[in-house]
Amino acid sequence: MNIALIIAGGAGHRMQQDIPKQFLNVYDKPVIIYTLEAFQKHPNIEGIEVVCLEGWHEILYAYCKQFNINKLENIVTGGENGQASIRNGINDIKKRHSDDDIVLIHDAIRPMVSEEIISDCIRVCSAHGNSISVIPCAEAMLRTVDNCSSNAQVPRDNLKRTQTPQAASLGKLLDAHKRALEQGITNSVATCTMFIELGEVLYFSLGSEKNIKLTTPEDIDIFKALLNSKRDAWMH
Ligand SMILES: Nc1ccn([C@@H]2O[C@H](COP(=O)(O)OP(=O)(O)OP(=O)(O)O)[C@@H](O)[C@H]2O)c(=O)n1
Ligand SMILES: C[C@](O)(CO)[C@H](O)COP(=O)(O)O
Repeated sequence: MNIALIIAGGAGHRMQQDIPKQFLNVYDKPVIIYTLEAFQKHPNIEGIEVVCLEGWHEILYAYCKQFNINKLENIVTGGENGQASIRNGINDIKKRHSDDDIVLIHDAIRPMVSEEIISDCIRVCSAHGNSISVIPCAEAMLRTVDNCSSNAQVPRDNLKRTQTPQAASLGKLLDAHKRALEQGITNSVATCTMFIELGEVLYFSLGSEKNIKLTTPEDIDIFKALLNSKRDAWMH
């Protein structure tokens, strides 16, 4: 069984809006609903868990009802960082699911995730035990120490840009989070960074430039353009 764990426990400070970015309305639909719909529609996702910011649970339940997100199993509260939020999510998922089930962890604010990306995440995880959605670096990469100059490049073929979804079996995730706490690893932003800190080898799955992470106000303009081009493609 494949379960989506959507993490929406962040406050979205860099978006500089009055409400958290996952609840911003874009063309009359909250960002998080675009994300949830991608997993709702995927034929191989059987359940959805959301880790949500305190105070927004009831609003999210209402949106899920309005937009027919009927794979939703539960909503729990986030923690002080990504690692803590994911830990809260998997500790709740384990009440209903077995260690062998695959959990795909995905940012609530990556609303353009596609069926192909989700399918490849499941495929690679089933083959290798984990999967991390990545894209290549398309630009020359420079290293800096002072943030205003550089005298060194990093070969871009040796670099990958990470996205979500990121997946592993529930049992592996529970064990990794337990080991992380035992080793004093408490502030990892993502599953991939925590796994690397634990010395795990990670396996790459499909990502896309279109699988945009909504971080700053300009990302909303890019998201709208992507939605418009998708709608135009449907109409032709
Ligand atoms: N304590 C946290 C922090 C982040 N997230 C989630 O992790 C994803 C990626 O994080 P990011 O874009 O950094 O979100 P925020 O922390 O909300 O943004 P900011 O750093 O600008 O406040 C988002 O879906 C966010 O809701 C979470 O579940 N719990
Ligand atoms: C998990 C992530 O989306 C992978 O690209 C990213 O690391 C999260 O971003 P943050 O801004 O560091 O929380």
